[in-house]
Amino acid sequence: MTVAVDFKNVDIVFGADQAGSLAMIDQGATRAEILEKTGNVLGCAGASLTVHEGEISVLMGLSGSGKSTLLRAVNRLNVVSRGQVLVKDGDRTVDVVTCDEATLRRLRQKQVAMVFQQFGLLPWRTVEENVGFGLELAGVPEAERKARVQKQLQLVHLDQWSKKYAHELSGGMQQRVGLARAFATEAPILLMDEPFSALDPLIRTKLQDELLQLQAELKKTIIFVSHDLEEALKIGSHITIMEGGRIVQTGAPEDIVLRPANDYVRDFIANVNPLSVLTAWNVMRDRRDLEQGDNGWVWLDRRKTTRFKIDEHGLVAAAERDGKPAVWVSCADVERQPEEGAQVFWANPGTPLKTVMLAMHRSQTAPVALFDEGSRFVGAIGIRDVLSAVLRR
Ligand SMILES: Nc1ncnc2c1ncn2[C@@H]1O[C@H](COP(=O)(O)OP(=O)(O)OP(=O)(O)O)[C@@H](O)[C@H]1O
Repeated sequence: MTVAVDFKNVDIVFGADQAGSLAMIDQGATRAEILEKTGNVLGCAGASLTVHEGEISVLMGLSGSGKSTLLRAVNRLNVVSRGQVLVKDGDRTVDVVTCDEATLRRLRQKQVAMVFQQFGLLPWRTVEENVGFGLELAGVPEAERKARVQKQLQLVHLDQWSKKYAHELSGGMQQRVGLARAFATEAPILLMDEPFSALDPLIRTKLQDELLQLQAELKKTIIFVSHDLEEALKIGSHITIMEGGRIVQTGAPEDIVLRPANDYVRDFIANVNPLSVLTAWNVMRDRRDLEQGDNGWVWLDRRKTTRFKIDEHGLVAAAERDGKPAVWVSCADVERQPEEGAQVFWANPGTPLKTVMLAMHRSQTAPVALFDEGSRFVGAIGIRDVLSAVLRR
C-alpha cells in the first residue's frame, strides 16, 4: 500500500512562545497547563498518522480536540511547530513543513484540494460553471474542463441541471454539486472539514452515500473531519480519535467499536449500534482455538452441540448436530430455509454479524461455521461470541 500522507510527531502550537510550549509538550503537559503558563494554545501534540492511497481517513473528536488543526497542516494552512507532514507528490514525497513556497503552491494546485463546510457555491454561476471553478483557476482549457465537468455531473446524476443557476437548486442538490466540484479537481488528495455537518440528517445520509459512490469510482485519498461517530463509521476506512490535541486511538471502524482505547472513546461508541459495523470475522473463534475431537472432528461450540469432520484440504467432510448428521446451509439463505432436519449455518468472514445472528436465531442458537472463498473451514461463532461483541464485554 502506498502512503499518501504521513504525519510524523506533529506538534502545532498557536502563539509566540513556541520553545516554551514545546518543552511543556515534552513533559506531557495538558492544553490547559500550556495555556496557563505560556498563553499559547495547543493545537495538536505528538500526532502520528499514516494515510494510505485510496483510503478515507476520518479524524474524529469533540469540538476543540484538534481535528481541523491537524487537517490544515496537510496544505500548510496551519504552520507546524515541530514534526513532519509528508505528502506524496507524484514519484516523490514532499515534507510540507519545510518545502519552499513554489513547491507548496504546486501541491495546493495539483495534489491537495480542500473542501470546506457547505462547499460555498457561487449563486451567480451555473451548476457547470461552479463545478468547473477549480479547474478554471488551475488553468485547464475550456474543452477539457467541459468534458470533465460533464462526467462529474453524470456521476452525481445532475447532468440535466448543468445550465441552472446554483440558487435554483434545492439545498441537497447544491451539496451534490459541491461534492462533484471537489471530486472534479485532479488533486488525488482531498481534505474535507465537516462538509456535511450543517445539513439535515436525511440529506446528510444521502450525501454520505454519494461520497462513497464517487470514491468507489475515483479512488481519491480523503482525510475527513467529523464529530459524528455514525458518519465516521459509515464512511471511514480508518478512524482516528482525538482528545485535547492528542490522538488517543486510530484503527479500522470495528477496532474502535470492539476495543475502545479509553473512556473518552467508550463514551463516543456508547450509542453506536455495533451491528452496523461488525462482521463475522470480528467475532469468530479461529479454527485452531476450537476443541479438537478424535479422527479429524472439531467442536464448533463450547457446549458441544455441533461438530465438523475436516479433511486434509480443510474442507468439511461431515457435520453433526446433537449427535445426528447435519447438512450445512449458507446464512444467505436463512430466510428461505424450511426449519426441518439438522442444519448448520455457515457464513464468510465478511458476512455482516446481523446475518449471522439471524441464522443463530433460526437454529435455536446453534453455532455458525465460517468458510473462506475456497470453502475451507476457518472458524466458528457461538452465541457467547456474539453476546460479548454486542455487549462489548
Ligand atoms: N488559528 C488559530 N489560532 C489560535 N488558536 C487556534 C487556531 N486554530 C485553532 N485554534 C485552537 O486550537 C484548538 C483546536 O482547534 P480545532 O479547530 O483543531 O478543533 P476541532 O477539533 O477541529 O474542533 P471543531 O470541531 O470545533 O472545529 C482549539 O482550542 C482552537 O481554539
